[in-house]
Amino acid sequence: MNILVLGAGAWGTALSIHLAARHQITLWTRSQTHLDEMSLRHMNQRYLPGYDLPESIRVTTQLDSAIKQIELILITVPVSGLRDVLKQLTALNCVLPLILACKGLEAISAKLPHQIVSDVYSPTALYGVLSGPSFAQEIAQGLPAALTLASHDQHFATMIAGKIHTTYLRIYASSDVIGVEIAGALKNVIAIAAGIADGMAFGNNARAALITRGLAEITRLGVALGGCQETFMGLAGVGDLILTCTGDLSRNRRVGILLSSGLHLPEILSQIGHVTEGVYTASEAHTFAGRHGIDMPVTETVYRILYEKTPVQDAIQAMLQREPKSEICQ
Ligand SMILES: NC(=O)C1=CN([C@@H]2O[C@H](COP(=O)(O)OP(=O)(O)OC[C@H]3O[C@@H](n4cnc5c(N)ncnc54)[C@H](O)[C@@H]3O)[C@@H](O)[C@H]2O)C=CC1
Ligand SMILES: O=C(CO)COP(=O)(O)O
Repeated sequence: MNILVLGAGAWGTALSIHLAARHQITLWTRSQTHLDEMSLRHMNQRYLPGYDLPESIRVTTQLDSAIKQIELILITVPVSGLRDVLKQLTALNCVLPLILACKGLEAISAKLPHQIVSDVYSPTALYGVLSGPSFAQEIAQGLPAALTLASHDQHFATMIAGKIHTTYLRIYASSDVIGVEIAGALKNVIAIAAGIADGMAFGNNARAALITRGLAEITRLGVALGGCQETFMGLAGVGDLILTCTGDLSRNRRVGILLSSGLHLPEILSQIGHVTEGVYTASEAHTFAGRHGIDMPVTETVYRILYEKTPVQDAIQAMLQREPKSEICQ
């Protein structure tokens, strides 16, 4: 297939490297300087240093000429850039099928990626969402991984899954777009909490508790929004949650570690230098949970630390001092 990857960050670059073995890949960046650097070094030094770009990958800044001959568009910009990129495609009368690979809720609107597609892209276009446990660096190295590809159109999900499936990147088709998107967005918030706990040296028990109770609150939110309970026990759910809460490559977990060391958010974000979707998703999930009466204590604690400047110790004390709860199905 001719695939256009929109967004030359860590994830777009890693997926381009993986897909280039089977497909013709065009990688789009919005920045001419970034394009020049990548062309010179055959590497994305800024976002994914250390991994050569295969010669067959064409890198461009020209969206209008890039969409010619393309059969599928893979979107790997952060959620904050998704609406803008889709509007640019719409302005070019593009109705090509999309795969959304970003994980988060849009700031202010609290919309999921597929809802942004519904707002500004062709209503007849097919789309799917790709999510699951996948650090860009490991995908670029060709290490084994397994992801979920969800679409409301089951034939499309299965067809695309088949096209991008390889022995080393197994793709499982799903029909639960909402569940997969909610799981992918909210695990980033719980990873910030896990990073805080690890930074405070709270130990393995605390991390396991956060992952488990984090999964419970993600599931509550996801099911309330129409996601399937089973999705949260799958790759896009508990799979990605475990990875992001325990893996040292996670940028969201790193936000938590740095918060626990006393650094302020602006300093942390500039130190990390990549998008950390959990920071924005925490705010939107807090508003949504409050409005709909969904109990999300871990998300709420992260929100207080990030947005109400509650000292980390105080926010954690407040979470731990909550009334005892029951673990049975709520
Ligand atoms: N890095 C990873 O391991 C994975 C990331 N993701 C998700 O993929 C999305 C992108 O993440 P990364 O590539 O890691 O981020 P990154 O911070 O490494 O790169 C983001 C890229 O998007 C570009 N960009 C930002 N806003 C844009 C806009 N409005 N228009 C055009 N380009 C824009 C930036 O210039 C940069 O090239 C996020 O939603 C993330 O959660 C998903 C799975 C794995
Ligand atoms: O989504 C990811 C892994 O599946 C990447 O997580 P971070 O954005 O926290 O690095």
